[in-house]
Amino acid sequence: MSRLPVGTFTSPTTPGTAARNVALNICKLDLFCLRPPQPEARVLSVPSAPQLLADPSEQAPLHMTPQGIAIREINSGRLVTLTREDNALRVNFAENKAPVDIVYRQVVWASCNTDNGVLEVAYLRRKKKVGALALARLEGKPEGLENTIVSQWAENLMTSVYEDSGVQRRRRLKVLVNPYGGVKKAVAVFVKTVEPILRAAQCSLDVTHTTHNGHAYDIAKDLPLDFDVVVTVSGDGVVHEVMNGFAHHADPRKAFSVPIAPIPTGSGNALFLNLLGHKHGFDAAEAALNVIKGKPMKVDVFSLTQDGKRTISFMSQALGLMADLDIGTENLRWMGDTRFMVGLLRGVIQFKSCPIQLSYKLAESDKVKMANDLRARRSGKADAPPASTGESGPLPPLVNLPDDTDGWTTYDKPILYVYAGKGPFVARDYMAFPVSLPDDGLIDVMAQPASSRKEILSAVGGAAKGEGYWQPGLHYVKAHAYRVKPLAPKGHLAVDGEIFPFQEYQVEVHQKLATVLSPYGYYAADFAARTPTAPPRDKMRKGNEH
Ligand SMILES: Nc1ncnc2c1ncn2[C@@H]1O[C@H](COP(=O)(O)OP(=O)(O)OP(=O)(O)O)[C@@H](O)[C@H]1O
Repeated sequence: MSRLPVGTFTSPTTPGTAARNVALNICKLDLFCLRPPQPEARVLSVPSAPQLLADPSEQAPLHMTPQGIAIREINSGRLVTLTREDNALRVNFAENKAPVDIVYRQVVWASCNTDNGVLEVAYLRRKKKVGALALARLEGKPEGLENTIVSQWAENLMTSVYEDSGVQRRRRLKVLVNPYGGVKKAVAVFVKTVEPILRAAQCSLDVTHTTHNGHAYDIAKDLPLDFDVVVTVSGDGVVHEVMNGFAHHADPRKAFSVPIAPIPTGSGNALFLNLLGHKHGFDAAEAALNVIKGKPMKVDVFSLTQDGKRTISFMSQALGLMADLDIGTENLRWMGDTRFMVGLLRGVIQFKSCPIQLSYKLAESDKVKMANDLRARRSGKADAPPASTGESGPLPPLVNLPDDTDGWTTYDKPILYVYAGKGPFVARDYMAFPVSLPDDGLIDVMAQPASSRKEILSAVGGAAKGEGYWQPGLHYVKAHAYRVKPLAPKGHLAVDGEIFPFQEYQVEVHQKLATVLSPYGYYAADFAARTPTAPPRDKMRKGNEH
């Protein structure tokens, strides 16, 4: 998945913007120039932003311009210049080195200590192009500048990186850390990587280490709703619990409007993958940045009704081979999410059909149209459906009765698996629902007929890119609701990766009920634009040559 462009959200004009503009105008009058440049002073070049003049050898005249400021770093003693560009903070560490641009999204704090005049700037930076983000801090004293002026510069930068980007600073976070999820690294990841970043951004943290199954559910059920975000340092299991806790909250709708932001430390981290992608692996620093700077994105969730009991599912329901993949690979946890691919290969070799009847309330079955709709939404040509109204209130009522048959379609071929859900990725190696949209009010349902082992195996290679979607044999529809009736007593059902009884159930969609934090406003999965009718590449090239 290639990194998607940052900054796709509109930036409202805020009072902070006005304040900054006033400051800029004052600066134009050169009121901030404390000493005129000496005739012999060399120019310290700041490429494309030549506002800053200084003589580093004399440590003398420093000039602050509207965008730029120079500081003497406390630790190294070197002179560093900081310049505000349109969308980035330009940091120039040395005269003979290329400057580094830190996009505003990655700047998390700037302030001036008015007691000692030290300017502090905290930001995230990737040391290698493909490496993880890491927290960096610059601390230094601007020479010859009054503290109030430096404070104003820092505040202007803060306004650019927060309010001008539509993000509230100092978010109040409820953090749930599951010490036992995945390979049991959640506490270490939180303490070493995540917490320092959240604290650098001056977020307030209320941290709970979950002690048992159901603990996250209890906390979410009674959550005070003045938190800005629920951060889950876990896998998808804890997210499932939080959503179900919200469903039983005194004010379910309001609880669901508190965004959830995942830090991936479980063995299944599909929510993280769908929000952040996997170009940089399970980058906990990237996930922490999303906690600080992500924008609320409304997502659909499902009600699964089984034996009169209603459960919220946010990700998937799996039967047959796809459930075995989860439930049947518990002993391979040490592999991380690679265990799912091993389970898939094992299931294909066994090739057991799943004894169920599948019915659904169809919304769309044309694969090309579904792929085009996805592209239209991503390119902004199709509007997002309106957000649900009213933030307070009970859970939406169920509208599909279990014995409704009007408008329902039954799929009656022998089935190897049924997989239904929301969000393209279910694991790093598997984009199961490539045309899934966060808020279309529909669930993507696929049924694999037990026809050809070869066809399924041929799709495994392209599974990470969602290529299995185009397999002609794969039955893939979008539905308003669906139901499953077991035709034999034994089988597996996994809901959001958790084991459920293999009994009749029905699922329906609640459009835009839940909220997550996203950097992009859409799922971070790149699904290839090809269609089944497109000519092979080499033929196209030959055709173009004539
Ligand atoms: N202290 C604890 N001891 C045992 N289980 C716990 C504890 N805290 C939470 N859990 C349970 O761990 C389960 C898995 O959590 P998590 O979301 O972190 O990872 P996962 O990827 O879904 O699953 P896993 O990594 O366990 O395969 C959740 O269902 C949760 O209830």
